[in-house]
Amino acid sequence: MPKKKVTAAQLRKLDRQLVELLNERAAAAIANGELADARGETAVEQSASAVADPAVLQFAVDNNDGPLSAGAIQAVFRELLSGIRSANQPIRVAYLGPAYTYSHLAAIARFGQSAELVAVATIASVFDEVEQGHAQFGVAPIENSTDGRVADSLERLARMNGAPGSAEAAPPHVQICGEVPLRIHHCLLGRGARSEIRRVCSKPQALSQCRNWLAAHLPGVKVEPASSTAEAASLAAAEPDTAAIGAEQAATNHGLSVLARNIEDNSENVTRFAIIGTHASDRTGKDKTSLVFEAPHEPGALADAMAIFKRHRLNLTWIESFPIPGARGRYLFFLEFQGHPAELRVKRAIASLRKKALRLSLLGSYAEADMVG
Ligand SMILES: O=C(O)C(=O)C[C@]1(C(=O)O)C=C[C@@H](O)C=C1
Repeated sequence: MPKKKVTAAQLRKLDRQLVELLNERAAAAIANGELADARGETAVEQSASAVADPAVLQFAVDNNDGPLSAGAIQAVFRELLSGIRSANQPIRVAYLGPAYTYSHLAAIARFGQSAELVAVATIASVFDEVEQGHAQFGVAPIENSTDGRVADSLERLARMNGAPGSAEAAPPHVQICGEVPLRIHHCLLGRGARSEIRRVCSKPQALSQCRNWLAAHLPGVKVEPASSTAEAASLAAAEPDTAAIGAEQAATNHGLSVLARNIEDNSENVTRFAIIGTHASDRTGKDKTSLVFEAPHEPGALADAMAIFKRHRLNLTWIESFPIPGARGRYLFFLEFQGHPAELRVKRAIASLRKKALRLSLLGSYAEADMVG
């Protein structure tokens, strides 16, 4: 489709709209006590979650009547808000590094480039950084549409706030306060030709998401795990017979060639990241709530628990069973449903489930986010 030219008048109009939108949002945020007013009496810190909220971006998109696309408006606003937020108070966000992992891309999508994005070596360290107060937010993958759960994250979520299965409870304020569903398009990255590849490295999740492609296109080539896709890219940069599976941005960062694109087995490959933080997110009207519980080990216990959600007309969006560490045969269930505890039926459903469950812990409520990418 030929691209439409944007006229100078349209650009001026857009500029006016952006300024109006920002002023309107800032006035609302000050009224809600989310942003410091002129005398700086309210906690600027709280603005971190307020302006990082996808609802703000949605507000900008809803009020946009051209000429830019919704995606372009979101990108502009994300960076504007990121800049404003950093000018007020820098935000530290921990992610699984090194640079240009998908976790990094999810962090950029949510917080913008002006945030201080801190690479850590493991998913456990992402949680540690937030729990120990070194970062306000953490970005952790929790599930993938092809490969299922990300056990390292669920293991930590299961331990949050004295949740069932917790060996030592984390500080009680850590919770899921947002999500980023990121479309994942994997590339094969390397220094040499495809025919020279003897080894393919990546995070096991990425290898699994491309296993049919690997079997069909690189049969017999050794497949080895790496701590992240970007770490795999650095291994490929060091060895000409090694290729990595990762994001195109990781190739650019390491001077690698993209040897094949879109090698994921499922073209609708999406990883959902949880934003871990210490502030509860207010109700937006389009929210989700996550919890984890243990059902009694008896016939019909799980069906009874599910019936609560049917009774309260709450739509489940995620359910995952997870073995309780050190307790053979016992399982935790992660649940996510549409709704916010500020709604009566959500409050009632949680109270009913609490009565039936052996243990239950709320993991957080947050605005449902649109797909990124
Ligand atoms: O290694 C990365 O790039 C990550 O951000 C981790 C991770 C994951 O563990 O699920 C995130 C998204 C992709 O599904 C593959 C890998």
